[in-house]
Amino acid sequence: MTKSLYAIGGGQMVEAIIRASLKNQATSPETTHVVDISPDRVRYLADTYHISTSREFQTQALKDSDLILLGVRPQDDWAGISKQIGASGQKKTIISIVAGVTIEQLTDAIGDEDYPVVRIIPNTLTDTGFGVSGVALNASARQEDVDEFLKSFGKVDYIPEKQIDIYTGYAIAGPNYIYNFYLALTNAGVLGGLSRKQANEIALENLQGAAKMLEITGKHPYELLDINNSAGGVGIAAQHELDASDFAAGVQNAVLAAIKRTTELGKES
Ligand SMILES: NC(=O)C1=CN([C@@H]2O[C@H](COP(=O)(O)OP(=O)(O)OC[C@H]3O[C@@H](n4cnc5c(N)ncnc54)[C@H](O)[C@@H]3O)[C@@H](O)[C@H]2O)C=CC1
Ligand SMILES: O=C(O)[C@@H]1CCC=N1
Repeated sequence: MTKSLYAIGGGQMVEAIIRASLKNQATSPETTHVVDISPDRVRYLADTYHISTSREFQTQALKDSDLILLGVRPQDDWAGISKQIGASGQKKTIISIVAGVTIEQLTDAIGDEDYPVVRIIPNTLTDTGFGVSGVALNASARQEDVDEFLKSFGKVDYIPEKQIDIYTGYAIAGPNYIYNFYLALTNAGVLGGLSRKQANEIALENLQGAAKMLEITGKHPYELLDINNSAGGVGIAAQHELDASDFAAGVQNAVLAAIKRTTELGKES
């Protein structure tokens, strides 16, 4: 069933969520309202998605909504906004996408420890049908109230809140690691003498094909490498260089840095 939505902070991520949820008819333009302090943003969102927007908190729009989407950054005034929501006297489920900010921090700011809060770290592949969002609920929130809306912008994994920061650094920042790998690989193709276009097409084909091989065979990557690396051949020569480099540790350190930064953001805000 279509939900009416009151979103606060109409930036990149909220726009991606709104675009997908409108497309999948989990929300409708007539019952979506976005508040953003930026005049350019509210104009752009209203013109593009034909939704209602405002630069200030709108108690009536909040009252008319089924769900509240909190989409500002951890550095923004999420605490002040939460306080306003608490003061409105309305008890609509809040879905917070604010990285690092805990359910307890939110209910403290709202001033009601029993306020229904869903903390989600949304995937950034909302337009593709791929990507998993990690979701944690407090005892007052009900999965059935949010499930359809959340699934309109990706797959959903309900997890304990203590896993959310790991999820953020590993799963949600996940496409970034792939983009970096793609960039490194395509540059190698160009370095070897292929055109940029050829290098891009081949890498994209291989990325998708390799992902499919992992999925359909269920084999461990070591087994697939064993098939591809002939004795004394080409693949094993490349493997030797990769094994001697800090490739694996570099990727792992990047993920650990992202997890650490998520935790820091929650503490700083
Ligand atoms: N961009 C991404 O890939 C992901 C972002 N997130 C989370 O989503 C949230 C938003 O991130 P982005 O969309 O990238 O940031 P953004 O900077 O594009 O969006 C934030 C928006 O909030 C508005 N804003 C700031 N203070 C406000 C206030 N007091 N009232 C109303 N609007 C206000 C800003 O004008 C801006 O349009 C962050 O908390 C981030 O951790 C989570 C997962 C992925
Ligand atoms: O970089 C960020 O802060 C957001 C949260 C996780 C991915 N993107």
